[in-house]
Amino acid sequence: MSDSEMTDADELSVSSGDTEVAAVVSEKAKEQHLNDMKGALLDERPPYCSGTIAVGPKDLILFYENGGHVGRIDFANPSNSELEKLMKACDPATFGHGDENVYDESVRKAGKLDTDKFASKFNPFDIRVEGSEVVNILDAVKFGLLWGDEIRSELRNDDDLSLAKQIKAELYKLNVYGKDGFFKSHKDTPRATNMFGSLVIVLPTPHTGGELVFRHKSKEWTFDPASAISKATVPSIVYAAFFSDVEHEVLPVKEGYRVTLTYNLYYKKPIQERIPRIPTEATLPSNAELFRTALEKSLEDKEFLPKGGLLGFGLQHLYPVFKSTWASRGNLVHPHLKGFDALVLSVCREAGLKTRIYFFVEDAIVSENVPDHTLEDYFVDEILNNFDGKPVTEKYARGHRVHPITWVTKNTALNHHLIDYAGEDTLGNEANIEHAYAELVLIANVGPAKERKTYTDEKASSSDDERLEKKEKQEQDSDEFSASDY
Ligand SMILES: O=C(O)CCC(=O)C(=O)O
Ligand SMILES: [Fe+2]
Repeated sequence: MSDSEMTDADELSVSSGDTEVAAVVSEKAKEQHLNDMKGALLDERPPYCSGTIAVGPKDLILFYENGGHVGRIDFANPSNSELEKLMKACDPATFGHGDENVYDESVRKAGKLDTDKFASKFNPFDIRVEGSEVVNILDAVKFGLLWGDEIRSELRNDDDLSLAKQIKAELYKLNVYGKDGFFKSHKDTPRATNMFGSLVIVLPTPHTGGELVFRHKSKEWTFDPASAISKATVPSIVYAAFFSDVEHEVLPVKEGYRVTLTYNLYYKKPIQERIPRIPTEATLPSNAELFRTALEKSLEDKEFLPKGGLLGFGLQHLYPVFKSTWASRGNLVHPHLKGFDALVLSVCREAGLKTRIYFFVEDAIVSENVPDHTLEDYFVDEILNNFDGKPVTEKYARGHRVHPITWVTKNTALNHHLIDYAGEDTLGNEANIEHAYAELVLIANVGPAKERKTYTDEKASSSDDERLEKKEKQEQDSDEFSASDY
């Protein structure tokens, strides 16, 4: 791609009457395409999934350390005094605030036990009830939360979930909320770059209140585990899994004890298996179809970014990044995208666009040479290094050239506030000094109109196998724009 083609990709020339009219038409067409794409990404599904699962009697027995003795409680039928004892054995539940753990009953009123203080046979990956199939809650999480991967998962067989993106859960805490116990709105502290979510298991103690409220991108959802527990006719647990950058709150418990086990959810390294492709169009989420159609239409329209250009998507979720100097580099976030973000990536890749994820900062990019450079500035630098990437502002600059970005969706927060995500404003569950959340953007490189191969062309000219091979090749290539593109 030559210099001139990129620099003024979507700027309008108004030098003569004719071009002025053409420019207005093309600007209108562009707006329409951008609105269609944006519209497809609006109808957000809840950023959590939940359910009630019957468990075997042994799954509900819990042992815990109680002042040098071993306490035992059977959650199939716990008495009030047993629950009271458990509550008394708990430590006050702290939360992360900046790099510190803080106890403050105006933010969180609950007791907790760390994993070295209790033991239970309950295993969310292997729930066995006589006469029923083994249940793995992680399968439900893949369906319920990782739906954005569906297009990417054309490389898998939908019937075999074990071949989809691999995830794992690590037990984190046992929490006990008595009457008036609660946990104010917070995001869960990122503990690793591959951590994407949190899983809460609510044990079947009769209680009321303690609803989980989720908030994301100005929408709100309420889930009431207590009511789900009261409706269960056999001993059951209730689970909720959510992306951990999503704000969540535990409302005050009105009666009884609310006992939860929390797990952190991580992606495992993706497996590199070649899996036969089956047609999945009918099973795609409707937004994926809408977005795919809108993107295809815009790429087919010769008036849309006629000379090519950069399409920008503000990612809807936050992603954990390292914040320490000694952290290893090349910490690419591509395989970790969540929900709509994963969907945008899949569709862009499918359309043959090269993509790259950038760290979004406003105008002031900090350099290590700045003499009075603050912790915040330093942090920004570190993240840029760890992403091995470039910051983007309104425009993408490389060397002395500046490429405009055509934003489909825009980020609302900027990374010079990044440190806040680590806890100055937002509370997490226990501090983590190594990771923080970053606001990222995905930039897709759209070639000039005359060189664009439309999806329809491709569908007509390639067999499934050819498409699969192309897609695999593209997956390898597309994490980065090649240097020659600029
Ligand atoms: O107990 C719950 O339902 C959620 C607890 C929570 O949000 C946390 O520990 O971070
Ligand atoms: Fe939490």
